[in-house]
Amino acid sequence: MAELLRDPAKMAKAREEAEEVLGNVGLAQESDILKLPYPQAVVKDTLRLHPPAPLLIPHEAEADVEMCGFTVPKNAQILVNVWAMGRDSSIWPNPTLFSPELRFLEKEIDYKGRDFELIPFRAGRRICPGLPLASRMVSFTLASLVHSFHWKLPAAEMKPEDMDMSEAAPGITLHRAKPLLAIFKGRIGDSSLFENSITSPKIVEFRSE
Ligand code: HEM
Repeated sequence: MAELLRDPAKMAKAREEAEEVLGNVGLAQESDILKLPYPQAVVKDTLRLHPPAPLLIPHEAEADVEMCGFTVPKNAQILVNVWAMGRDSSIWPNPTLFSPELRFLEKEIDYKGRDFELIPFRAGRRICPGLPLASRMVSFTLASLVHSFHWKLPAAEMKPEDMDMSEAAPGITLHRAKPLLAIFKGRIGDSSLFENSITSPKIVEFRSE
């Protein structure tokens, strides 16, 4: 949501796709997500730039291992810096640019453990068992939010270019240093579902604690 609010053209693209596929009445259903490639691409680029577990979970080498000319000694603690991998310009041109359309739309690359440049859930035996659920739910929630509501920044307080995108990782997970503030207003046909937001736009605070 923060990356979309920072780039109104991308927010509009997500909304237009949802409107085209789902129409203007009713709520998005979980099965609709397969018809909505843009939110899926947005989630991929978000997990590249802002992986929730930036160093994954520490593991330990059971034996000495030779890897790419290095020896990883037995009992060494292994941290995989997926945050840095997502910002490596030898893998991702212009890495700090959030660009779901250029990087992921109509591309095969995925985070399911086969493309090692994008492994926010890890890969292999200890890959996150919640991946299928997270993959569907995050894209579905995002698609529902942009389909059901108009979103904007509290104009008096900030402009897209002034948004503070700094991050904090006090523990194993990474989140925004400051909560995201946004104003929403219901936009789809069935106003009874969104009575409060239809009559008066509300500010919502996305907290990651
Ligand atoms: C965007 C959402 C999520 C991300 C990015 C994520 C990422 C991760 C990562 C990086 C690991 C550690 C893998 C390792 O380094 O060993 C992990 C482990 C785990 N995740 Fe997730 N996860 C997400 C959502 C979920 C959900 C929704 C569930 C459960 C419903 C879940 C359940 C677990 C469990 C149980 C483990 C521990 C597996 C083990 O002991 O090997 N995760 N996840």
